[in-house]
Amino acid sequence: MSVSLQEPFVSPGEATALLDAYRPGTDRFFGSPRHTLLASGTAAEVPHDRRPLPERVRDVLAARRRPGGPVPVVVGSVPFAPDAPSALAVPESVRWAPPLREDPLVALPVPHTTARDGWHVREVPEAREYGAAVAAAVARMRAGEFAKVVLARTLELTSPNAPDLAAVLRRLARRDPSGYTFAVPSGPGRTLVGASPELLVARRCGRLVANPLAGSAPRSEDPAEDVRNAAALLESRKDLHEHAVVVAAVRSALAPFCTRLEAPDRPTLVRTATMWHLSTTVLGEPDDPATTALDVASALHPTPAVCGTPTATAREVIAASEPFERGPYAGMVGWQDASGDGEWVVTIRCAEAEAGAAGGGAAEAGAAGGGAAEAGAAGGGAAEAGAAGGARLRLFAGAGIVAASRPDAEIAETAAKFRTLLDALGVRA
Ligand SMILES: C=C(O[C@@H]1C=C(C(=O)O)C=C[C@H]1O)C(=O)O
Repeated sequence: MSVSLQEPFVSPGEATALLDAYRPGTDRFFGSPRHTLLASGTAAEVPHDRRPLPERVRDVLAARRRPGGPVPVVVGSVPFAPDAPSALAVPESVRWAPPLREDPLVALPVPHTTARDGWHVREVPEAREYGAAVAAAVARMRAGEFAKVVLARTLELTSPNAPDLAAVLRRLARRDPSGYTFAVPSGPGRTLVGASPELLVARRCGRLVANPLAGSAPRSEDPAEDVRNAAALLESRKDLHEHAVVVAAVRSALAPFCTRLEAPDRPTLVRTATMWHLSTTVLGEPDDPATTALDVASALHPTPAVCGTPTATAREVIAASEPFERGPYAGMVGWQDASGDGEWVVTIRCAEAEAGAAGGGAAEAGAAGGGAAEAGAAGGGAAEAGAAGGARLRLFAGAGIVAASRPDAEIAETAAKFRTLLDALGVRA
């Protein structure tokens, strides 16, 4: 009898080498269940003007195409607000590797190097105020005004010592190697870092894949309780309703692009290190091969997983209820190449870091793009950005609110969602 052994992993360490090589300020990192991507420098930026974003991206990519050269790629983030500028660029150089989840070295731990207790943490809004906003939204939904809204809150972390964002990224990726991990400049002096479980849309091999999540429960260190939480989530009428609203919206946004659309009737579960989620994979066959990942992502965004239903009412409720700007949170982050293939994920479980006054200049050079290539060539000068002047980090977490929601449960859910970043930072609070 012959025994067939599985092919061994061809290059252990290839994906983690890219993770370890990431330098904040100059680089863009994006890890997914399919690929690991590390991009350096900025060859061209996607301009901010009145044309639709997919058109601007298409033009920038077409202009960078060189006969015989590599297929150009755009990498970066798009904010929640429709009129805010995106932070998308064609990098100077791009390195690809197989996914982190297939790299055996991803299991290596990352020691905590940043000061654990050096953070000052401020809730914006305070949990009590967030609960009041949830209660107010619930009252309006019970009166039939709208169906769903996602309300978020933030933690503002300040420290005289800049966080080691490269180490934060490594911890995020190593804790959830099957998810989507990213670190990209999100504006002058700012870096967006996070680990999202939610694929907005990907185009690969001529097919579209979306993976909306909605309906959540916290993980527990007690295995019996963890299983109970997951089982209860699968049966929760409130969460199944919340999930169905998102899947219906994703299906109807995808439908105009597709000849065929497939989605199972009932959600399954996905888990991260901190959360359980209800999940549905939607597959589509685009009728026009010229449809790019970003064409579809732009039509989908914002789904009711981060905004609500109807979208316009939910946007108004969010603007009136949240005492902060969402910035890149609840937008999308990812990449797309000149063929139209790409992966765009929902920007959640993330933080935006801002370098302190003394370190701001270096980070700005990195994020603004113009000087980024130079900083990269000089050996990643911007990697130290913020080290001199301390830093501010804004952590974001939101929860879908429906008529059956309870304020205390939504406070607990957002607190559990903050843990993704707090654990990566080594903050116990
Ligand atoms: C809005 C967030 O997460 C979204 C909301 C979810 C929910 O309400 O159950 C689940 C996953 C995400 O689609 C967030 O993490 O900030």
